[in-house]
Formats: sequence, C-alpha cells, structure tokens
Amino acid sequence: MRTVQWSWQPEPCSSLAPGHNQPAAPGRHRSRRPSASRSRRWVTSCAATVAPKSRKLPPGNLSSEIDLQGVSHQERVREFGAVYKTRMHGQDTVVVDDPVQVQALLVANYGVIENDWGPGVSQLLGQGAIANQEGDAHRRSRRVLTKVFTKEATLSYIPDVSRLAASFLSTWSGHEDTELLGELKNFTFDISCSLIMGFDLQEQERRQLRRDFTTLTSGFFAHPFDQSNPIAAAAMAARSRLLERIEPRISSEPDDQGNASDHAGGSVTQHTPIQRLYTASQAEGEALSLGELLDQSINLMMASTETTAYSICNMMLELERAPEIVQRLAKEQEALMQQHGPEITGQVIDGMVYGEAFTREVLRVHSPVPSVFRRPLIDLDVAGFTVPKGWMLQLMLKQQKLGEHMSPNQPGFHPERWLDERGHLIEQPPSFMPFGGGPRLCLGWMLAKVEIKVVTALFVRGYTCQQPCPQSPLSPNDLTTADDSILMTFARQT
Ligand code: HEM
Repeated sequence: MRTVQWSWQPEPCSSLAPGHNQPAAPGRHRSRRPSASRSRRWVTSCAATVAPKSRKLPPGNLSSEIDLQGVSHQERVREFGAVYKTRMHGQDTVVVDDPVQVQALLVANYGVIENDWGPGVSQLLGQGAIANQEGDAHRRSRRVLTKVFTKEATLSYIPDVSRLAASFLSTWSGHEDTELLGELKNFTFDISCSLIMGFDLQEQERRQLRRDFTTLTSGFFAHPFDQSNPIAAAAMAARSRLLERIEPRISSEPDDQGNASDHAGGSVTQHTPIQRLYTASQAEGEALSLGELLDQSINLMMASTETTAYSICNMMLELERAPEIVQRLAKEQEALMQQHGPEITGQVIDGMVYGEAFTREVLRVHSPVPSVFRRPLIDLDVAGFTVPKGWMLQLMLKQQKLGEHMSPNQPGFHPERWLDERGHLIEQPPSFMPFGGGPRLCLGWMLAKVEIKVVTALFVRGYTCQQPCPQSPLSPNDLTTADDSILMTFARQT
C-alpha cells in the first residue's frame, strides 16, 4: 500500500521573537508521492494512505443534504465518529475531524488532493491566484509572495497598521454607535490594500475600492456562476474595476528615491511591497507576470479581509464581557510602555505574552476558517475508510479537543490555558490549526496576529467599549452570512 508522507507538522509561530518556531520554508514541506523504497518509514508516521482495492466507505448518510438533515456536525461525530460521509452542496463529501488525519491530509497536497474552491471563487480570484494553483506553479508563487510576509517585512508594517488602527479607534469613539464588523472589514481591507497600492490612497478611492471588493465577494458562491446570474455578472464587473485601479499602481516606475509614479503621470507614492515584488521579480528573472500579480492581489485581499475582521470583532465582543481580561491586558501594556515607550513596535508585540495567549484563545474559540475543502485525485484511505477520487473532503481545522497539557482543560474562553504556572507561553498542541498547515499554511498569519495585537494594545491603553444591545460572539458560519449590524459604543478612557 502506498502512503502519503507526513513530513512536517506546521506550528504557527507564537511570537515574532527570534528563535520561536517559524513556518518551514515553502520548499521544505512539499508532499510528494513516495517511492516504494521509502514507504516503510512512512507507514509508521502517516495517517492518510492510498486506498486498497476493497472499498469501505465511511459511515454516514448520503441520502440528503447536510443542511436539510438539521443535525449538527458535533452530533454526527458522536453518531459516526471523526470520519463520516454526507452530502454537501450537491456533492458526496467526507468530513474529517481528527487532528492527526487532518494534518496528514493538509500536507498530502500536490498530486494526491487538490484545492477546490468552486467555480465562483476560482473565476473571481483568477487563474494566477495562489489559491487556484497546484504543484510547481503554487510553489513558485509561494516562493515569491513569502517575501512580503517574512518576519522582517511584517515588522516593517507595524507603524502603518498602528496609525490606521489609532485612526479607526479615534473615529469610533467620536460616534454614538459603531457598526463593528463592517468597520473592521474596512480596517483589514485598508491594510491589505495598502500592501498592494500604498497607504496614501485618497478616502474617495478607498471607498470605491471597498465597494467593488464587497460586490466581488458577494459573487463567490453565486450559482450558476455565469453571465446569466446578475450577482455573478456584477462580481465579475467589480473585479475588472478593481484591476483597473490596481494595475497602474503595481506597474508604476520607481524614481531614484524608491518612490513611484504611475504611467499616467499620476500621484507619487512610496513603493509598496507588491510593487517591489514586481520590480524585483522582473530583475531576478523569477518573474510573476503583471497578470499573475493582479490575480495574487485579489487573492490577498480575499484571504485577509474577512478572516482578520471577524477575529478582531470576536475579540472585541470577548473584551466587552470580560473586564478582568481587559485589566490584565492593560497591565501588560503599562509595563511594556514603561520599558519601550509609547510607540507600538516589534518589541512591544513580542512582549505581549498575555496578549499572545489572548490572541490564541480568540483564534481557538472563534476560528474564522473552521474548515478547508480538498478534492482527492486518487482513491484515498483515511483512517481505514476509502474516500473515492473526485469526492469532496472537508477538513475541520477548528478542533474541540484541548491539549492535555492545558489548564484549565475545560471549554470556555480562558486565555490562561495558553500559559504555564510561571506565566510563560506553552507549546501549541497539534490540534490548534487556525492558519491551516502544510504547503498552504496561511501566508499572512504573522500579519494577522500583528493586526489583532495592535488593535488589542491600542484599545486597552485608551478606550472602553459597550454593546448597546448585547449580542453573542459570531459563530463560524456567520463569516459569510453576518450582516454588519453588530453595534458597539466606544469611548475614550477618562
Ligand atoms: C485571522 C486571520 C486569518 C486566518 C484565520 C487565516 C487562515 C488561513 C487558512 C486556514 C489558510 C489555508 C487555506 C487552505 O488550506 O486551503 C489560509 C491561506 C492563506 N492566507 Fe490566511 N488567514 C488569515 C489572515 C490572512 C492575512 C492577513 C493574509 C494576507 C494579507 C492571508 C493570506 C493568505 C493566503 C495568501 C493564503 C493562501 C496560501 C496558499 O494557498 O498557499 N491570510 N489562511
């Protein structure tokens, strides 16, 4: 029996401090089909294998759609176990909710399973987008795009992220009520947009970009995805408008000081990370074409905006109901300000030990990407069951199980569980995978954590918040369905 290699278990870095685990360089965690001579070693360390001829499908129910059966995922796991079959969006699907199996399938990527986002997302992102790529093309894109998300690059974004966060918080505190989720989507979109187009965009241009991006994302799951569907057509038109605005910014020429002006002789801006990628890749020969970089830009906006906004929104809802957590975070900030001064710097972000525990707990409890989808290219054996080629695989990233070394080891929102008795951060259990793993580990995980921590730090240093009509934190399914009417009243601390 051939097996799928599990060579690398991703452990997202808990901090920006040197010496902490960094995700492996993209080349290190390629999965490949093993040669027969090495298979014995893999048998002992792998979970997913190529299926034997005799098929044994997982238990479950294929007779009706998962939504129509009115049974929750947890109830299914209780009834059938961690690997079960069901119907989802008209397709036969196997759901995998065991962290060991999920990890193995995440690394078993090229040639064994492929990404499947459906026709809407695929077309709206574009063929050159990293989420649509497999094999060598995917490796090449990661090699190039990683340069924008190294630790050094991420540290360099902190001043701009802080400026933007300070400006949003100040605006919110000047209004009676803030539509929190909608505002946070603007905040996180502005950050990804700035990586691509610069921080100096005029407010009017930002507004137009946000509007077009919202129209584009509402087309992701439009069905059928063609011109006959007005939502799909509007989304494609919004994509074209976005690209028209992004293109001249990316291809603008740098002047002697590293500034850039667009080809139409328009505004002069600081060179952005994506512009630098374009110029550098032209020079180094490992070129991502302009077309590919445009698709990657849409992909970056898509990957970063709602995920991070949703995390910060839940973070605020948790803070609003837990004054003791706010107090502890504020005490940590006081100490950090005494040590490093008032600026938020990489040292401050690194020094946020309780802030890191808090961030992890937000991501654990409110995992904004609770699962990812894959499609097997061969019959696969998962935990002794066959997943036939062409079925859908839903891999659950959000895991209920806590690490045994965690205290408290019970459900609920407890940042303390990430600290040992001396107040040091504990090792992250393999079941904690908010940023996925393997060759598709989130590229922006460090930036996402920086955004969450910068907002946390600025908030506890100077603001309070209260919900005019209390609501529960958002459930993972609300990511695509929640309207933006989560109201929060911000005030400056007196
Ligand atoms: C809390 C915030 C975030 C969460 C929870 C998150 C989670 C994830 C997950 C689970 C994946 C893997 C998807 C898969 O396996 O199919 C992923 C991929 C990705 N993420 Fe994030 N993400 C976040 C923020 C960001 C940010 C801020 C950026 C960039 C600015 C970003 C860029 C990407 C990209 C480009 C990929 C695709 C990687 C590839 O296909 O190789 N993400 N993210």
